[in-house]
Amino acid sequence: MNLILASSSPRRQELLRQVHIPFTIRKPEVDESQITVTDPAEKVKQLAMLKGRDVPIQDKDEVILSADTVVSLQQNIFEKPTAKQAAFKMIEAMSGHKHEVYTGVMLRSSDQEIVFVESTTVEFWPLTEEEIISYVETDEPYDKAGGYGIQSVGAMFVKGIIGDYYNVVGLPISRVVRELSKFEIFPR
Ligand SMILES: Cc1cn([C@H]2C[C@H](O)[C@@H](COP(=O)(O)OP(=O)(O)OP(=O)(O)O)O2)c(=O)[nH]c1=O
Repeated sequence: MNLILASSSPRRQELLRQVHIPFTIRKPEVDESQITVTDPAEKVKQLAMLKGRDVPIQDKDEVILSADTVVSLQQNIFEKPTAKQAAFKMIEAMSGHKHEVYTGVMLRSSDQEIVFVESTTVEFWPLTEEEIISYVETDEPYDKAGGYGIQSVGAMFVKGIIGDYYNVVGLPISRVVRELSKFEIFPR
């Protein structure tokens, strides 16, 4: 079988490479604003399905992998911040608190579909205004849900996590590998 990654995310590509799963990229082009549900787990599931179904299956040996990640704090969903002020507000809101990171994943072949959601709890230290301002001045927040990257400079905000670290980075890779085995694709 051939794994097709329906994603532009460099992190998702790196995580597949890390565990030696060969893949090719076929990018989806979807309007994510059409998914308006307010429950974060349901939202990432629907967004993963929207991306996965946008990419055509060209051969019955193919499995399409798509995913979506959001941050959830109380009743708010944080996606990628579009401006400095939005990034500041997200990080300020997470300062000194725990939040959830949800990733929805879809695996799809011509005869089988698997959709699941993983969640990880992340706790931030109380942060100073100066720390947040200097962070949002960098490029790091703007292509990441919640406006931070746990794998980069954002690591210094993190007091602890419960759950799969790789889920925060955008793909719960160990669960993905296990679900892929149901399609008879194994890591090399
Ligand atoms: C919280 C967090 C998110 N992220 C990233 C993972 C995802 O790539 C991104 C959330 O955006 P997504 O919309 O899930 O994905 P994407 O736009 O990067 O890629 P595509 O839709 O093409 O698959 O945030 C980190 O890299 N580190 C973090 O600590």
